[in-house]
Amino acid sequence: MIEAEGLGRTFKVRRTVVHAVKDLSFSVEAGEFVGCLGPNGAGKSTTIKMLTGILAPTAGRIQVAGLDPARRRKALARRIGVVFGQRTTLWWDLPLRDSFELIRLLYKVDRVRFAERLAEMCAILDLGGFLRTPVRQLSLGQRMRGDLAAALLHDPDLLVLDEPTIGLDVVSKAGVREFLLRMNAERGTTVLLTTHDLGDIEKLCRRVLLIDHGRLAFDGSVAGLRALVPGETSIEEVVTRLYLSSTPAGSPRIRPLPPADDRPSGTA
Ligand SMILES: Nc1ncnc2c1ncn2[C@@H]1O[C@H](COP(=O)(O)OP(=O)(O)OP(=O)(O)O)[C@@H](O)[C@H]1O
Repeated sequence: MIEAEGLGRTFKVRRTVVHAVKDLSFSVEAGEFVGCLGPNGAGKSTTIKMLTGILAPTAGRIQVAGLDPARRRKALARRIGVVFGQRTTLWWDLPLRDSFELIRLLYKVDRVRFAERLAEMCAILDLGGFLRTPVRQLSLGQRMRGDLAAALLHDPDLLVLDEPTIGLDVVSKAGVREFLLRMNAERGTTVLLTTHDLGDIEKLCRRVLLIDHGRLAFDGSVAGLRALVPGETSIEEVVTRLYLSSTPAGSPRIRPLPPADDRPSGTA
């Protein structure tokens, strides 16, 4: 479903070049549920933007559903759904239902299929009570449910989520997580998400990609991630220690640490 090889992206900021993503290679098979972790500024959103065709890579190559995202944005849009937790793709002043109808027209979804899909989304995400409410009047949790439905109305093969649970209360978070698990299990939708919420990682992801300074620092299971910091059982503590061990760009990246007992005091 996703093939990234030597992927890189630089930005020119005045006279300096920022390497947001550097020589990143990974692949994701159809049906996987993959979480992408990394400290602030690690390059996660830039990676997502390259996956979805919003940004073109400056090095390497990427294929999503067999397409080059930056060159085949329109064709790719039919195959993927995207949710940015910090932004909405819905029309701010329109009732939620009208946003969905616009999406139907944009994606040219057949009316009957659309009605079935919308009914299914309304039932699972409990949208019925606010379909006629303008998006600007929705709570964050309601808006996120609307965004998730909007991303899935055209029944994409791949769902890409950038911090989908940011700002949600525990109950809303649980609802979103349950929904994502259901889409993955029942429909076989491949899911790739970035998050700073380790609950998302533990409860959802069978596989974790850890990005550090734009590079892949770890690719494996949550158990494998824990094993990078021997002796630590809390995932928060494991990830904190890994982030603290991250060194400035150009030096060795996040790496396995010795057991806590062997570490000199004061060492992260
Ligand atoms: N449009 C841009 N212009 C210049 N620099 C950028 C741009 N977008 C991202 N960057 C830089 O690229 C690096 C990676 O940013 P990115 O947003 O991908 O990180 P992130 O892992 O998503 O971070 P966070 O967890 O804080 O959202 C950062 O140093 C950032 O400042």
